[in-house]
Amino acid sequence: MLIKRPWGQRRDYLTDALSQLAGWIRDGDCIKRTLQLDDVQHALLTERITVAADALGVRPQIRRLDGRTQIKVCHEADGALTQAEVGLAARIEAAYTQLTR
Ligand SMILES: C[C@H](O)[C@H](O)[C@H]1CNC2=NC(N)=NC(=O)C2=N1
Repeated sequence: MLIKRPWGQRRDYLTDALSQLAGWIRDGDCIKRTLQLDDVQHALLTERITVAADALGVRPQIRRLDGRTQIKVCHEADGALTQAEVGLAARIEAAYTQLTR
């Protein structure tokens, strides 16, 4: 059951959640992250992200640029970030930590 939050509170929720996600930057209504990965790690991470993204119904934009992996997560419809986007970012962080520790 989705808890109906007044806008102000919801916005705070997202700000709090994002403050836990070190390295993620807000870009308008999206959040983005750049990761230092080699090609093998990039392929593994992309695979894991895809599984999580499908489960959450979120479609991240992933690209490879100058040996770095860039990820951008936006909300499909009206732009407002939801728990799904923030949840995917957290899953991406967990996968990144597993791959690089
Ligand atoms: C067209 C699309 O917005 C771009 O290719 C996306 C892909 N993922 C991205 N990820 C990050 N971190 N920064 C970007 O500017 C970015 N751009």
